[in-house]
Amino acid sequence: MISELKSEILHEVIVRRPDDSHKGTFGRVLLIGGNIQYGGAILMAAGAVVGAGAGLTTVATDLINLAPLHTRTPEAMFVDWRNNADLMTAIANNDVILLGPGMGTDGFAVQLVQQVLQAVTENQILIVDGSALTIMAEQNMTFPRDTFTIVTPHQMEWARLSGVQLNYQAEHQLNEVQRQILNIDVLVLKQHHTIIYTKDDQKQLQIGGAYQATGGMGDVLAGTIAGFTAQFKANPTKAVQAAVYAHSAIAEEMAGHSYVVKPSFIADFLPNYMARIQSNL
Ligand SMILES: NC(=O)C1=CN([C@@H]2O[C@H](COP(=O)(O)OP(=O)(O)OC[C@H]3O[C@@H](n4cnc5c(N)ncnc54)[C@H](OP(=O)(O)O)[C@@H]3O)[C@@H](O)[C@H]2O)[C@@H](O)CC1
Ligand SMILES: Nc1ncnc2c1ncn2[C@@H]1O[C@H](COP(=O)(O)OP(=O)(O)O)[C@@H](O)[C@H]1O
Ligand SMILES: [Mg+2]
Repeated sequence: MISELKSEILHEVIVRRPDDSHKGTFGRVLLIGGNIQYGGAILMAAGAVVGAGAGLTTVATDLINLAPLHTRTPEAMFVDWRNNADLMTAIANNDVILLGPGMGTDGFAVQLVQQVLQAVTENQILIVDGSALTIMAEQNMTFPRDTFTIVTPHQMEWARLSGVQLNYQAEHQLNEVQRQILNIDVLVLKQHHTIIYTKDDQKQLQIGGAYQATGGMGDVLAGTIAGFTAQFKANPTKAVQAAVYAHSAIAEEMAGHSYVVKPSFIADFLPNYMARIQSNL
């Protein structure tokens, strides 16, 4: 049975930070993506990871994105994704790996996805989004067995991955079966009123709207999920649910005065929104 994802999830997940803490307490996130064509995607995702409160954020991307990354989000560290030794070290040193926003689907990207899928371990969380999903579908790659895996496809990416065409995706049971076959821990099937499938339940978002239908909206969602799962470690599934809810709740709030909501505005507004949730305002 599918149930409504309610605002209570925010208060369950977004709790007061312990005084006795430091940046390491709130998790390390590595983002991998952003080729020459789609650099904006990884920049928006990185802004969201930092805004969502991850302790340390590193971006492995094309060298061309270094200056814009540091101009927009100087809190983030940089790895040249063609420097394989640095990339492998970064994969080993991070708690959460977000793979795919703006990655493209060329031969280099395919090889990168293969490497990451092989390198992640059981102590890490893997989030797969965007181009990485298209690559995995095209190359028939499988999700790692021992790593907690969160997958965030839009409906076409899910069609490529699962073979379930768009017209049939409303059959919730079918999506659940596919999720299990593909060995995905949390499936965030993005659409108007996104559905989150987990082992135990299916929850549907009832907020958000067409003001979110703009490029980069999913990249910011992926970054928010990465920041929440890194920081709120007690329950990664609930952290995903809270991230999905907060992302659309902020958009809905902005839609009161914005015809279209810029994804990067959501990333920038996350700290303010989270403070208000924590204070019950
Ligand atoms: N600023 C940047 O750098 C940005 C970079 N980006 C990066 O670009 C990469 C490619 O990702 P992508 O999503 O743009 O392309 P793709 O995977 O081919 O899907 C589009 C096809 O699917 C179809 N479609 C059907 N249903 C759909 C649905 N519910 N939601 C969406 N699409 C739906 C759709 O149909 P149509 O629009 O023709 O009706 C079309 O045929 C990826 O890495 C991403 O991160 C973007 O984030 C944008 C900002
Ligand atoms: N009409 C809509 N109503 C509600 N949410 C929407 C609507 N259109 C798009 N979205 C949301 O925007 C995001 C789009 O993700 P995605 O297609 O991956 O964007 P991108 O790859 O351009 O960043 C998803 O979270 C989706 O739920
Ligand atoms: Mg996307």
